[in-house]
Amino acid sequence: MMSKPFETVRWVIVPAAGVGRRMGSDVPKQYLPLAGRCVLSTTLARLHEAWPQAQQLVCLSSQDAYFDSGMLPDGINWLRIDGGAERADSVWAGLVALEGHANPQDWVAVHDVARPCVRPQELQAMAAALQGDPVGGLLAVPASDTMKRACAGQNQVAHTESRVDLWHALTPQLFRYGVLRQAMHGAYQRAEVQGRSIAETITDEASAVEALGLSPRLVVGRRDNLKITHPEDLALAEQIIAAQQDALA
Ligand SMILES: Nc1ccn([C@@H]2O[C@H](COP(=O)(O)OP(=O)(O)OP(=O)(O)O)[C@@H](O)[C@H]2O)c(=O)n1
Ligand SMILES: C[C@](O)(CO)[C@H](O)COP(=O)(O)O
Repeated sequence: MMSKPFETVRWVIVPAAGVGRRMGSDVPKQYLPLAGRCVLSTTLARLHEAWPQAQQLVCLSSQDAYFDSGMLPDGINWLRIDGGAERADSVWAGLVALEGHANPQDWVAVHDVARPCVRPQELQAMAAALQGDPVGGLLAVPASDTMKRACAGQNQVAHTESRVDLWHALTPQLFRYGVLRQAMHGAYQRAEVQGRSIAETITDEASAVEALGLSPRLVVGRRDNLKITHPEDLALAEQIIAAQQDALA
């Protein structure tokens, strides 16, 4: 019997148009130094190492005064995209740019620039795990702490949530282009009907896909694939990358 050819990841959308408000630094967090280069440089290099044939659509703010093409890995096939006001808007801009280029069955990965610790091997294993899947999935880790639901807007416990079957959603989120395009389009339509912003409606691609009635696969990721969000995360990312390099030495 003939085995099906491996479906490689052809497109990678990298939302990198955030301002890093919670980081509180003068420079957007993607340009802060990390392990001898900047966060953006580290993330793009890891994506390129995993998927060298893919085109990376790097979504930057049109006001971005920090980006320099010297931050890109050698040999990368990339395209600069103007990001939007919210993360979802930046991802949508990437999907629109792929119209007429991507086929509905193509794999499109979306990976936050703010997650520089993801390992190339983890990216490749994820793509392998999703081979043949008609929808796609996301890297995620099962919740391991006891989960508390607070009283609305207060630092007061309302009750304890069961953590059974509860997962933390990470990126990459890897979907068929046609599915993701339709899901995001639907999310914008719903937000409009409900009079809510897109950021209030979805916080990741999987939630848009779920709203189509589909069930994205949860691919077990690593806990060290942290999103640099708060100031203390940068030192943590530095340590994670050092430990990863030691493990390879
Ligand atoms: N308008 C936006 C907002 C966010 N992002 C990207 O989405 C990812 C996740 O967002 P987050 O960690 O919230 O980044 P920021 O928006 O920069 O941070 P904050 O919410 O603290 O301002 C980041 O890679 C960020 O650059 C984006 O491309 N476009
Ligand atoms: C997509 C994401 O990284 C999954 O954990 C996350 O939802 C982004 O959230 P943010 O509010 O934009 O930080």
